[in-house]
Amino acid sequence: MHVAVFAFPFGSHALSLIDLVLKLARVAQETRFSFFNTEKSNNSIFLASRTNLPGNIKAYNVADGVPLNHVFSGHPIERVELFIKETPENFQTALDMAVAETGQKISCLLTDAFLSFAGSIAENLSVPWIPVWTPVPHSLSAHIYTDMIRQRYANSLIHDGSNSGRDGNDVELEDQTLEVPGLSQFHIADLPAEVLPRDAQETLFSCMLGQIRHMVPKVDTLVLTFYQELYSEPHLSDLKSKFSNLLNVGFISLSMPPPSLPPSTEDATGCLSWLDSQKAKSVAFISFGTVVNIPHSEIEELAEALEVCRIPFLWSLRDNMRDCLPNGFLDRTITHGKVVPWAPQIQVLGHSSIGVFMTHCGANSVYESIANGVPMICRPFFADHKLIARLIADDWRVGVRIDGGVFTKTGVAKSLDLILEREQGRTIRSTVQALKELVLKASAPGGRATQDFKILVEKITSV
Ligand SMILES: O=c1ccn([C@@H]2O[C@H](COP(=O)(O)OP(=O)(O)O[C@H]3O[C@H](CO)[C@@H](O)[C@H](O)[C@H]3O)[C@@H](O)[C@H]2O)c(=O)[nH]1
Repeated sequence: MHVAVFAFPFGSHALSLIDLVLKLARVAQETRFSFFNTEKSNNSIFLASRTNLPGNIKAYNVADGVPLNHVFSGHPIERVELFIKETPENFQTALDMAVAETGQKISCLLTDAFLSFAGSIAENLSVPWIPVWTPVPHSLSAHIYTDMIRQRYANSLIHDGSNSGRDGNDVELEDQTLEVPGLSQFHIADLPAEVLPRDAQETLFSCMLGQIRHMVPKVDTLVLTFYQELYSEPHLSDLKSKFSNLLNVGFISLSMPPPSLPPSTEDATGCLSWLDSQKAKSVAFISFGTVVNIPHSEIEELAEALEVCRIPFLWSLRDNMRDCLPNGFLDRTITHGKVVPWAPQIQVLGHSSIGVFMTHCGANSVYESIANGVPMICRPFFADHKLIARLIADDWRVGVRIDGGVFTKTGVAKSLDLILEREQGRTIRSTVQALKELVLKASAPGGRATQDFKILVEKITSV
């Protein structure tokens, strides 16, 4: 068997996919996995210390669409747009090369579900297409029901006598819950921008995401790095009614030994030894994933709160944002704080000294926090972050949203006090511990996530 894997090379998508492929390749040793991704992303996920890569995985570079001598404008999704412009030809070219090089036809396409063009490639090759959805399944449903959501939103605008799309009435409208199968706990304001475009700005990226809903009739098996146990019943039933094999294989980082991935496993910045010297459940860990740029004013507010509260903190802050810290902050907090450009997050969250995680609500960060039973303080920014923050605060009840939606000195202090000192914080901690036990059980031998993973292995090895 020769499985072609197509990665979406932005955010932590490719990382989630390679972790799944690593786990598959270790079990399906007779199957060849060709991993197609841009050179830049391949370089970062196949760093030198992934020494024990199974021999049945090989990475191939696909063109990233960036013209020679291109000068970037600084627009946050410029790279994404250039890459999408280059698809699907870049993947097709690399795929042909891999087939020629190995002399082995493709037997199955396992791809990031964002890359919906893979459906046509699989059809042309007459092989199954198995998309993998790495964000939370709730954002998948929001994409599946985009037409219904837009229609209802438009009707509500008419009903409210508003046609501007962005006036006083909209504030209330945004607070309305979604009357959409499986998503009734969410509010309109939680939706990713491309589902309900408020300023009607179409990009290649939003068009690509707009295609996701068309995969429903074409796909038989869908893989999610999620747990059956974490859905609400109506949501799970609704998705199961759409895909005959809905495989919830669990958080990959939990069900396998930590991938041999620097920098996540290397402690170059000394975080773990610093944590060793802190009291149990006392430290606030702060990290905002790989894409978010926090507004400078919020970095200042957050820093001021950390300085005043004197709560021990470990802050993963990219070097280009360090200049936004108040003057002298690092010196004044040296006794109780540590700021690093990158932390071994999975191990940090697993450390007994961590009391709370301040997060942007990226899916992987949240999965890692749940897997380690750590309560969260949420400051969602874009994409699926607000959906996830709603799940954390109102559904799973394993954290709180930051007061007022943005970091302010008083809001940060209040949330830290609530989680670390108050009764409500203790309740949240025991709830997240219970959730941790639930996912550990599902990932153990015989657990539901383990069973779904086995089905996936059978599917790709027997096509
Ligand atoms: O100092 C750090 C900071 C981050 N990480 C790792 O980086 C990953 C970050 O992933 P995630 O929390 O998902 O954040 P993003 O990279 O920002 O996530 C993108 O991809 C996610 C999954 O599709 C989406 O939920 C988000 O909206 C999108 O921004 C996690 O595995 C972290 O452990 C570290 O190891 N060390």
